[in-house]
Amino acid sequence: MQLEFYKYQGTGNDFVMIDNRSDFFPKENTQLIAHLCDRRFGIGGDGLILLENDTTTDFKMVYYNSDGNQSSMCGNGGRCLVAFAKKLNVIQNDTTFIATDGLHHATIEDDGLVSLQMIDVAEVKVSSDHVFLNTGSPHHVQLVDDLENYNIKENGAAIRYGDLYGKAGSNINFVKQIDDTTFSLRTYERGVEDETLSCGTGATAVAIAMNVLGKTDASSIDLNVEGGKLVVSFDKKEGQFTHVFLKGPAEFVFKGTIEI
Ligand SMILES: N[C@@H](CCC[C@H](N)C(=O)O)C(=O)O
Repeated sequence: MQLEFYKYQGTGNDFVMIDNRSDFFPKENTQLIAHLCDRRFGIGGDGLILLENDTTTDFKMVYYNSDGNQSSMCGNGGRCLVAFAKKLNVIQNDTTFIATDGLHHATIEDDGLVSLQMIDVAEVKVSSDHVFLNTGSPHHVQLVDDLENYNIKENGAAIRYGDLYGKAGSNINFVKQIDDTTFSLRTYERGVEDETLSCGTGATAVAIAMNVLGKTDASSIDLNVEGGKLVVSFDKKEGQFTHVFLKGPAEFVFKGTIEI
């Protein structure tokens, strides 16, 4: 069978996109999804996303990591899916869709950047050397001295598979402060089991964690990721983060067919 796919990337976090409105895709075929995400034997991607029909919102997002397993929310993937939905004429520049963590509102701005509302965050666990929070996906956030030369894969895997997070694991973000409103981060992603060039829920977690640690009092924070720049903004009241938005590029790369 010939499978039609679209490839998108958001600050270098890349995804295979499939229009599954006719519900044809074999969603339980973990091996096939991992194969499609394989950079040597397949199309290549950090994840695969299905765009599906939903009865009450514009569409449904179903996200898989590159290991072939369905997982929690993907911020960059959500932004790319919004751009994909526009390409398919499912939406124009404004949308509400459903994902595993609930409803998401998003807009495509005049410059093409996609702004995606993320879940509200109330619980942030602060430990001596890291912060843990869930921004749709679980994130460990840790400041490090030499981010540029830090071994993300080795140190990320040690924490992800260590005692802290048990079987479910976590995504692991290493962070450096640049100025009052800017941070650089590099992320080890669960389910990819490697560093990716960007992680949207990770950037969101870093922005909130840096506010909680008192490293910034800005409500709009610039995040440098390996694949570009993201902006996270929020309102904060009594320790609760609401109206959390993740903004950045979401770009179509190519379209093709693959024999499956
Ligand atoms: N790249 C994503 C995060 C995807 C989910 C993550 N790998 C997990 O399984 O927790 C993003 O942009 O948020």
